[in-house]
Amino acid sequence: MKQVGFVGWRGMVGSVLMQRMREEDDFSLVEPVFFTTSQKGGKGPDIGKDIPPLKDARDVTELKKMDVIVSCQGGDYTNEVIGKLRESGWKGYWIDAASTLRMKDDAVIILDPVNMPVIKQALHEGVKNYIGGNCTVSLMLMAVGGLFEKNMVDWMSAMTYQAASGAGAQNMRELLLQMGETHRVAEDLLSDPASSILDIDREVAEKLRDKEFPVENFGVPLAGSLIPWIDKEVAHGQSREEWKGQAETNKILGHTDKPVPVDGICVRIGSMRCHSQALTIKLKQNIPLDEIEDVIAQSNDWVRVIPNERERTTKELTPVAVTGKLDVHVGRLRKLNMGEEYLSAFTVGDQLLWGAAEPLRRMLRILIQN
Ligand SMILES: NC(=O)C1=CN([C@@H]2O[C@H](COP(=O)(O)OP(=O)(O)OC[C@H]3O[C@@H](n4cnc5c(N)ncnc54)[C@H](OP(=O)(O)O)[C@@H]3O)[C@@H](O)[C@H]2O)C=CC1
Ligand SMILES: N[C@@H](CC(=O)OP(=O)(O)O)C(=O)O
Repeated sequence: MKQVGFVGWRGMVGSVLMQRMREEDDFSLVEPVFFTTSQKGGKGPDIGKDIPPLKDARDVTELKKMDVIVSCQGGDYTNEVIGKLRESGWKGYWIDAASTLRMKDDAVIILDPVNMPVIKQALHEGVKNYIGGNCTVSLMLMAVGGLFEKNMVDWMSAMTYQAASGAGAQNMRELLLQMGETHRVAEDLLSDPASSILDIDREVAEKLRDKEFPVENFGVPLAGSLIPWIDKEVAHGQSREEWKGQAETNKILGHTDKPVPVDGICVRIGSMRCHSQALTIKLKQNIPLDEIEDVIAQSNDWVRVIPNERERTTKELTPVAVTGKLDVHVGRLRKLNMGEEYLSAFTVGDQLLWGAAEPLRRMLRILIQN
């Protein structure tokens, strides 16, 4: 049995990974060893079998004993450890949720329902670093990757509606705090049916702009608002999250010479853990809508095409409908006024599942079965 080290297992992404591995009985297939950056000697997670006490996640001698290491600890940890580990002669597989190594030549971005041939080729060539993709990119490809695979896409624009979870656990808490504060200030007026909606709105707006409003993590209010910028600026007014759209999509697909242009605006909104995206896709040719729907529906086992009807859309194409599920929903499929080659789509997926933990879990399975 392969010795598999887990780092970052108690964080938000790591906890979802542990949950999925228990559900799929993955722990019966490996000899797991749990690491920590803060609680050496402590107790690891309940995985239904005995495990040794937690080991120090910075101890290269212990890490070196692993055949595979799965890290959900974050980019700083990866930066700190991976170089030392490789320099020590470690030849094991490194599976990581952090973006640090994603675009390196000796790393593959993993999303096996979309790029299994790329992963297989990399394994054959001896690549040792397998990195989960950016959540927005992975969820977009789980939704419409079939169109890319069939070489139907000329270019794509993604306008995103990204959940608080993408910014971290503290941000999810802060969103709820903000919602609570917003409600609290309007509570009395709300309970009076005769109160003016403009009075309620004024109270809420004043609260949102109050210097005491809880914004330590987001920097600004998200509840009752939105934030049209995610991550740092890269260049020319494009954010890093927006830059990843084209860079990671093409790397995942293995398009090295002629990248498909992908760009758009990434926006944080007040949903908990589901990212949504409005896509405009310029097709290479006029393809009938029913054919497009078939290509999408058949591209993997998790994509669900929601008919472009009001009732179905408002019930099934939302974060509320999708949260906590592996299914990735895609709908609002129609040709735009710009012409028959212009397709619109709207997609929603859980960013902690296919957007973070699930590709890592499945990569570990691929390695075990290899
Ligand atoms: N959030 C997201 O949506 C995505 C995140 N990622 C990547 O995954 C990395 C980890 O993200 P995320 O899971 O959000 O990070 P978390 O902040 O939830 O967890 C990271 C680490 O913080 C330590 N920690 C300290 N206090 C606590 C506590 N009270 N509860 C749990 N853990 C605690 C743990 O390490 P220890 O046990 O060693 O103390 C834990 O492994 C990110 O840096 C990013 O690179 C990738 C895709 C999406
Ligand atoms: N940046 C993403 C979350 C994330 O962690 O992305 P990445 O794995 O590319 O750093 C978001 O804010 O929604």
